Amino acid sequence: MSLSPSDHVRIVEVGARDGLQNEKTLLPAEVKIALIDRLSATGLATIEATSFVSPRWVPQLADAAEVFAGIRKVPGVRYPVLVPNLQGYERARAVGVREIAVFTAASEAFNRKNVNASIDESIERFVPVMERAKADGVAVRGYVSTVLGCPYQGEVPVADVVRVAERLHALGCYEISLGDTIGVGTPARARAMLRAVAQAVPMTALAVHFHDTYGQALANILACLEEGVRVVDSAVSGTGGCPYAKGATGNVASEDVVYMLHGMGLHTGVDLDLLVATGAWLAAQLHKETASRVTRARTAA
Ligand SMILES: CC(=O)SCCNC(=O)CCNC(=O)[C@H](O)C(C)(C)COP(=O)(O)OP(=O)(O)OC[C@H]1O[C@@H](n2cnc3c(N)ncnc32)[C@H](O)[C@@H]1OP(=O)(O)O
Ligand SMILES: CC(=O)CC(=O)O
Repeated sequence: MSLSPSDHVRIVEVGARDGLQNEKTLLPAEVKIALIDRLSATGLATIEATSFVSPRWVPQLADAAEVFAGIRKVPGVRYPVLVPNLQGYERARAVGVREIAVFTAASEAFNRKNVNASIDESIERFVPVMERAKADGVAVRGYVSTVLGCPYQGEVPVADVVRVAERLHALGCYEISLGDTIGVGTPARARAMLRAVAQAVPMTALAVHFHDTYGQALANILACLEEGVRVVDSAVSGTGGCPYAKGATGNVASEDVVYMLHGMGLHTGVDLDLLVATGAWLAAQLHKETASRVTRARTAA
């Protein structure tokens, strides 16, 4: 599908969840709340807020309930959270969550390390979650991780990605995000993978999620936009990585994605200046240099 200048691309900001989940320095809940409130002011329409996973597995997000309860919910902005099982769903609902994301992988080896279950077992856990979500009017997004490579199994056949994405869609996920968890993809492979999945799940129900380990993320996003996808996950300041994916580094930086999209004449509804200020602020909180090239360029003395 060709890109037209009037096209809108929805950014799913994952910095407060994927961005922070691998940070060793525990950030106080107030800082996470301030981060999300700042992001809400930028015009982003979807901000993944946190994760109701086991606090033993991801200590950084043990304060999920406090963070979710503390953020200012801007009308029109969606604040999904990650949920691995019914226990997570109940914790999320107790603080008023209205959208969740379930997650599994295309690689058995990675899924075992990440959620201590096979792909089939993890999907079985989603069945009661989906039933409850449907009854409660809660929207559910789905993630498929390791779509372009696995740190434990290596190659991941495209057919496995298609099969898992199709199952999540059939289960009732309104959108499936295809995750290059360890950032090994290149544009031709990303395009071929997306094209194959779009044979089984409508392109309008697909999103892409690239980590930038090998510096390919923006090129991969461009290839996928040309293929027809219009939803892109990214993390402010290029934070992120999965603690159970050896070698994974940060997500593509939201500032860099928005800069590219606006430069192409595409619409995001995001104020780049506010996003850059938020990215610089987050980097200061983490005592790190930002991974966003745009924020570095804009904030250089
Ligand atoms: C690519 C990505 O970025 S994906 C996101 C990053 N990765 C993650 O977040 C990993 C998340 N993984 C997990 O949380 C875990 O693997 C789980 C919960 C899915 C499964 O872990 P298991 O240890 O097999 O869970 P199990 O069901 O046996 O429960 C073990 C303990 O965890 C607790 N637990 C299970 N689920 C949850 C939950 N959602 N929230 C809080 N506690 C939980 C149980 O109560 C139990 O506690 P206890 O030992 O005090 O009785
Ligand atoms: C769940 C995710 O965060 C997606 C991924 O990186 O595989």
